[in-house]
Amino acid sequence: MGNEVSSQLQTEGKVNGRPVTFTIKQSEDGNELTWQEHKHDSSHSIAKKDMIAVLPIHAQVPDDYTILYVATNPAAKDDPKASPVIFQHIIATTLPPSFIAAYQPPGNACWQLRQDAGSLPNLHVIVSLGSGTGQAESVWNSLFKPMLQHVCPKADKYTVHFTDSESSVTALTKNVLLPAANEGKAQAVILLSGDGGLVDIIDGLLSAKRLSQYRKLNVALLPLGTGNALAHSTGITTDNTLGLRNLLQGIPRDLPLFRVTFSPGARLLVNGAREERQLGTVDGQPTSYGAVVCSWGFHAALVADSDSAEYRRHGAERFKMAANEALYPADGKGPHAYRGQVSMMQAASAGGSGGVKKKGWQTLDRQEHAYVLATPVSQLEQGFTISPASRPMDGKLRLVHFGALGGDECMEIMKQAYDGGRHTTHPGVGYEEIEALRIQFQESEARWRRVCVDGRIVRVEEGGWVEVRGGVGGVVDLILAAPEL
Ligand SMILES: Nc1ncnc2c1ncn2[C@@H]1O[C@H](COP(=O)(O)OP(=O)(O)OP(=O)(O)O)[C@@H](O)[C@H]1O
Repeated sequence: MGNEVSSQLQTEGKVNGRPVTFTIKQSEDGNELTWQEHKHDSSHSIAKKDMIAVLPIHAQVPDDYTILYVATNPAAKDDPKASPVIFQHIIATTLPPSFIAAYQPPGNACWQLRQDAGSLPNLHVIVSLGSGTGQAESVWNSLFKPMLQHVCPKADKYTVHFTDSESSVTALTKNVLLPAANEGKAQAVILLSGDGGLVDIIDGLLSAKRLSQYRKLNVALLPLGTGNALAHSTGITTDNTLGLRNLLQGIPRDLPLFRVTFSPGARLLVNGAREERQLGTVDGQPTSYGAVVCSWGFHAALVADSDSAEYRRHGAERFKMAANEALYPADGKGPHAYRGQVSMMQAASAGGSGGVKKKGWQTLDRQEHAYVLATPVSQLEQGFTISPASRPMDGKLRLVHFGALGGDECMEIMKQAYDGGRHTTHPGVGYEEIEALRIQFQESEARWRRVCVDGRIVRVEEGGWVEVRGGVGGVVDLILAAPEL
C-alpha cells in the first residue's frame, strides 16, 4: 500500500456541513475516527470506546449519516451521582465506508425488532434510583433521554418509570409487563439498574402463570448497579457508552435462567433484613429464579452484610469491605465454618475436578464449607472472574466450592479470582460444570443459613434445604451485540 491511504480509511466529506478530511487511525483503543476541518485547520476525533452507532439519515441523502457517541461529563469530576458521560451527535457526509460498516447497526438489531409489525413499539424505560451509587437519574437526563429523543423523537412512544421503592420493578412487572406479555404484545424494557432490576423482572414474570400466547420481553441493560455481573460477563461494559452501543447494535438472545427451590420455611429478607416475605411458590415449593448467582457461605454473607445504605455509598468497594469483616471478624476467631451437606449433579458434558465422572447426585466429603457458589456467568463484578470457563448466554451452571479455611487462605483464593480466575486451579478449590446443586443446612444460627440469589437474600429454616437447577429459558430476551464489536 506504500504511503497511499486507502479510500476505505480516508475520505473528503463534511461535518455538520463544514468541509473536512476524514481519516481512520489506529490507536491504542482501536480504530479512531479523526477529521481535519479545512476552514479552521482544526482536528477532531472520536475514540472507538466512545462510539454508539452510525445511523443513515434518509434515503434521499444517501451520503449523510448521524454519528452518535459519548463524551466525558465534566460535572462527574466532583459529583459521584453525575453520569460519567453525556450524549453527543454530529451529521457526517461521505464517511469512510469501513467506519460505516463497523458502526451501522445490523439489519436484525433490536431497535428495528421493537417496531411491532408497524404499530407503536411498547417501550418501557426503568430508571432505578436505588441502584449502584445513584447515577441512574443523571444517566437518564444527560445520556439516554437525549439519545432517545434523537432516535425516537415522538416522546409518547415510550414510558419512563422511576423507582420509588425496592418493590417498584416487581410491581410494574406484575401489573403491566406480565399482563401485556400474556396478551402476546411485543415489549421492550430498557433497564437503568444493576442485576437486581433484571432479577425483579424475571421473578415477576415467573410469579404467575404465563399463557400460551406469552411473548418474551426484550430487555436491554444500561449497567448502573454495583456488581453488574451480567453486563460485565456479556461484554456490555467494554466501552464507555454505558450500554448504549450494545442497545443499538445488539440482537435479542434468550437469557438462560436457573430455578432455586427452597424448603417450606424459607423467607426472602427485605428492607436491610428488617422484614421477611414469603417467596412465590411453584408446585407448592418456595421458588426463586436467577440469571447470575446462587451462593451459600462467605459470598452470600458478604452480599447480605454489605446491603445497607451506608455500605452502598462505596460502590463495588462495599463487597471488599464486607469481605474483610467476614474473613477477619472482630472476635479473632477467623471465618465461620459453614456446616451442611452439599450435593451436586454433574453435567453430562462436565469433566469435573473430582475424579471419575458419575451421573446422578454426588455428596461432597466435607461437612464444613467456606464457599459454595453456582453461576452461569464469568464475572460477578468487574475483574472478579469467579468462573473463567463460563461463556455468555450458554446457560451452563458451574459450581465453585471450598472448605473451611483461615482468613488468609480465603483471601488468597479471592485474590486469585481477581487475577483472571486463577483460583479455579488452586488445589483446595473445586470447580465443575453441574446440572444441579443441593444443600442440606446443618446450622442452628439463622445468619449462617442465608442464601444469595442474584443479590437477594433468602434465609432458610433450621434443618432446611435449597436446590438449584439450570435449564430455564423462554422468559426474556437480553439484547446483546456481537462480542467483537
Ligand atoms: N427508589 C428506590 N428506593 C428504594 N430501593 C430502591 C429504589 N430503587 C431501587 N431500589 C432497590 O435498590 C436495589 C438496587 O439493586 P440493583 O441490583 O439494581 O443495584 P445494585 O445492587 O447496586 O447492583 P448489582 O446487583 O449489579 O450489584 C434493588 O433492591 C432495588 O429494589
